[in-house]
Amino acid sequence: MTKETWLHDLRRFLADDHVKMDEPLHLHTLTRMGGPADIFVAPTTEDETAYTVKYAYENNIPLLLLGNGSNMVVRDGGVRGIVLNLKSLHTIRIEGTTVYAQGGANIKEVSKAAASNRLTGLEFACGIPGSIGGAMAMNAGAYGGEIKDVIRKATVLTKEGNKLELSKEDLELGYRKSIITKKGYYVLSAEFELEFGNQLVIDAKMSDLTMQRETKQPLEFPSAGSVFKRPPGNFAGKLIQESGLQGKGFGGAEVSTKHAGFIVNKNNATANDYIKTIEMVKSAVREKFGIDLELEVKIVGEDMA
Ligand SMILES: NC(=O)C1=CN([C@@H]2O[C@H](COP(=O)(O)OP(=O)(O)OC[C@H]3O[C@@H](n4cnc5c(N)ncnc54)[C@H](OP(=O)(O)O)[C@@H]3O)[C@@H](O)[C@H]2O)C=CC1
Ligand SMILES: C=C(O[C@H]1[C@H](O)[C@@H](CO)O[C@H](OP(=O)(O)OP(=O)(O)OC[C@H]2O[C@@H](n3ccc(=O)[nH]c3=O)[C@H](O)[C@@H]2O)[C@@H]1NC(C)=O)C(=O)O
Repeated sequence: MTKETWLHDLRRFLADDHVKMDEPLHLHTLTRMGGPADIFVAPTTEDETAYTVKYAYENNIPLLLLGNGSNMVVRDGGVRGIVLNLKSLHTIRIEGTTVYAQGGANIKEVSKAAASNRLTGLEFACGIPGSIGGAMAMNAGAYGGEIKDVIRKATVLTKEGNKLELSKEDLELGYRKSIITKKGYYVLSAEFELEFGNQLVIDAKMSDLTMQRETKQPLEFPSAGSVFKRPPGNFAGKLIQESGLQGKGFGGAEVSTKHAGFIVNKNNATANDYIKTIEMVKSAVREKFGIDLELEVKIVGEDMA
């Protein structure tokens, strides 16, 4: 089967403008890097999403899920197969202390919506650039809070395209991991249980966390956030800084001078520049500290031919 056939088949069920061929992925990743996807699907309904997942499964076509592209490094040759982007599944609904959000909703928006309904519990997420699905998959956390603290349940699709409801316990949330990544599920929606709080306290916490993030993280440049996980009992940024790597890199990619745990796309970096910089950091930290840094970002796709 060719990508032209996939395009034609998918457009029999999905709206034409929800399925594109050779879509450049640098338009959909926060590093602003990455080559084209053979087929790029942006469904607006859960039915279109399930159809795409089933189609890929039944025809043995590789399927890559892309949320907000905040944690993904796409190689310069792009991605073969189908890239499924849930950004247009972004409904947020609040009833009492329950917050419902679809998988493609931006977690920052969900955090803001909760706060403006006087709900406390999701303030930690006010600056996280990922989607609800990405955040669930990785049990996203920042400033002492994590998804695990507030999640009630999630609805997912299995690899075969069947719907499944998972309770908090079923989700097996740990540091940057969950059953979702383990089994390759796709998050359609999630429900959070929050509490009513004091509006002034909620707003003050959100402002404080936003200020801390803006002061400490290089948000002025495109990046994939923290490139490495925290090694047990340590911090990647600290080890990288102490290895003297800040300001170093390849091409347009550079270890941030503001926060060494970030590699920024400072000047039209290619994914190749970014990945070479990651490798340089890994080997320098291994040499100096004997610690193998584990990637938090996901590197996908193929090198340029
Ligand atoms: N704490 C912070 O400051 C920051 C945190 N992050 C976190 O990184 C994560 C990235 O989110 P996002 O930008 O949307 O993800 P990306 O688009 O970068 O995708 C990365 C991976 O997340 C998984 N994913 C994304 N959407 C879904 C979904 N609907 N269902 C299941 N898995 C999904 C997929 O992994 P797979 O298919 O392998 O399961 C995907 O390959 C979030 O947890 C975000 O909070 C990112 C930057 C900063
Ligand atoms: C940005 C991300 O998430 C971030 C999240 O925003 C922040 C804030 O809570 O805490 C984590 O960063 P982090 O582990 O680097 O935490 P920070 O609080 O920034 O730094 C930890 C420690 O390292 C030190 N540090 C940091 C950067 C640096 O250049 N040098 C240095 O010495 C800091 O002084 C601090 O003592 C998350 N990253 C991981 C891998 O857990 C992301 O996941 O992409």
